[in-house]
Amino acid sequence: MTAIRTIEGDFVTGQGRYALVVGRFNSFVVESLVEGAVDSLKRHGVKESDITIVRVPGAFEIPLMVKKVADLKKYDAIITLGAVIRGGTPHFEYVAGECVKGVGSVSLEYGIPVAFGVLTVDSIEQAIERSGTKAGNKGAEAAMSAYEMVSVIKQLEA
Ligand SMILES: Nc1c(NC[C@H](O)[C@H](O)[C@H](O)CO)[nH]c(=O)[nH]c1=O
Ligand SMILES: CC(=O)[C@@H](O)COP(=O)(O)O
Repeated sequence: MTAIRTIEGDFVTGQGRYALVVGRFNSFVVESLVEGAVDSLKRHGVKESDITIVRVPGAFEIPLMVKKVADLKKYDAIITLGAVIRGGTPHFEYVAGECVKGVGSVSLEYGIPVAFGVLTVDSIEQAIERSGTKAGNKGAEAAMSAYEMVSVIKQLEA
């Protein structure tokens, strides 16, 4: 009987070229997400010269920049980082909604892994908890998701 072939991410084949598209808004937490993402990639063997950081004003601008970056066909994966923190108006819904919709759309349109590391939280405390304190670092998690996808795709296409 032919053995079942299983493809899953490993800690070797995820090396590649990564672009981080970063919304600067709420930079006091976003920069911790960037630090977590870069640290995770480097700990898994990604060279600093293979990491590019592109900063945009806020989460609403992330999808267009992800499309521009994907258009270059120079990267194996894109990691989006930002922090959308609910305020006193419905603005949160529109910014967060357009960001996640646009990011997912570009990923499918270009066939490139785009990890979603944009915090969508109700308070500054929640943002701080998810950017390197008691609830982990969503930037690091997004980077590892991208790394795993690069690894799986490379193995699938080998
Ligand atoms: N309130 C937040 C924003 N708002 C700014 C928008 O992202 C955008 O830059 C502006 O509407 C101009 O087009 N952005 C975040 O990333 N996080 C927020 O909490
Ligand atoms: C996510 C936002 O746009 C939000 O931070 C803006 O705050 P507000 O809704 O009070 O204007």
